[in-house]
Amino acid sequence: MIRLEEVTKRYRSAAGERVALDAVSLTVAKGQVFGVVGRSGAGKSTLIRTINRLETPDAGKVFVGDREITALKPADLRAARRRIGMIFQHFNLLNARTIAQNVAFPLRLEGRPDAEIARRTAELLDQLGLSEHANKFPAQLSGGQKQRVGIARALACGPEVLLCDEATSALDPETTDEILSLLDGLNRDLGLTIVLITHQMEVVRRVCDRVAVLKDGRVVEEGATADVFLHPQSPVTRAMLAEGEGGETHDASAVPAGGRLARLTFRGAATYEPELSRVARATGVDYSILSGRISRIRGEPYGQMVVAFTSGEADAAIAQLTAHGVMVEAV
Ligand SMILES: Nc1ncnc2c1ncn2[C@@H]1O[C@H](COP(=O)(O)OP(=O)(O)OP(=O)(O)O)[C@@H](O)[C@H]1O
Repeated sequence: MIRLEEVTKRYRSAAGERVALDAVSLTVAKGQVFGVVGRSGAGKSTLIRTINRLETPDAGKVFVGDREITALKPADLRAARRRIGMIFQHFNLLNARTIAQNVAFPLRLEGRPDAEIARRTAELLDQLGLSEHANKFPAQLSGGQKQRVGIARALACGPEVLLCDEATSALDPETTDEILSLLDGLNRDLGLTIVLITHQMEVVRRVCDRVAVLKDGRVVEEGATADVFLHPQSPVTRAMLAEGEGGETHDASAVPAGGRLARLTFRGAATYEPELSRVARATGVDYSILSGRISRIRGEPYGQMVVAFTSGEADAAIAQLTAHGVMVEAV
């Protein structure tokens, strides 16, 4: 659906040249929610803005569907952009226009007939729970409501792709949750392909099927969200996970003397099985739990814990856990 091939973008200023994207290649399948995470300055905004050519790469190609966005003439680019909705951290609403006029704006730009604009606008306001605010101005709405207006406007022309540029970064946790549920629903119900950039791993955990981690303009890690969260490979991914609630921390001073440490990962239905106690009974090992959490990654349950096997046949216990589908790693 979306393909970036060796995309490079440099910014030149009085201070010199800065490579914001360095030969980035990515593929986003139709119907996927794809997250791009990274620290400030990693190149996330630049990357997402190359998809609708708000930024033109210095090298490389960008495809959306069967169109090469990087090769389009201005008129064709305008047409292609109607199929690519975008929402922003600070909403970018027209403050002097009403909510209904904001939502209708892209339809007017397209020159749709008045009756169709009125019908489609009413439908979108209803879908996003905004009907009662139709005649208000953006300043009269909360952040979450403003973002819903942004989403309604982005959906007006029936896009295939929705680009979300830090769409929840200006919102409180509860409102973030509400907007993420909305995006999740749009993806599941309409099959909308979504690319979102964020510096919050929690956003990725909630809604993304896949994630790419950017550092200094390069993709340093990419994979299914569950794989990246449960088995992060790059130092920056590990550090970002450790800072969020996805982080695993155990107090090294609490490790029992002679204890053998292992990280156990349970996925899917196995998360709720009493596998560890069964294996302990069968093999006679004792264990201490040093850290643990059960959560969900895009709806799929998982559990991860660090245990110290303190006595008994740890090897036999590990072999049995592995045979029952628990992933065991030495820590
Ligand atoms: N218009 C510009 N002119 C010069 N340099 C720029 C411009 N836009 C971005 N940069 C630089 O390019 C690099 C990547 O910026 P970008 O905004 O894409 O990163 P980001 O990961 O989105 O960061 P943030 O989370 O802080 O927005 C940074 O070093 C930034 O300073």
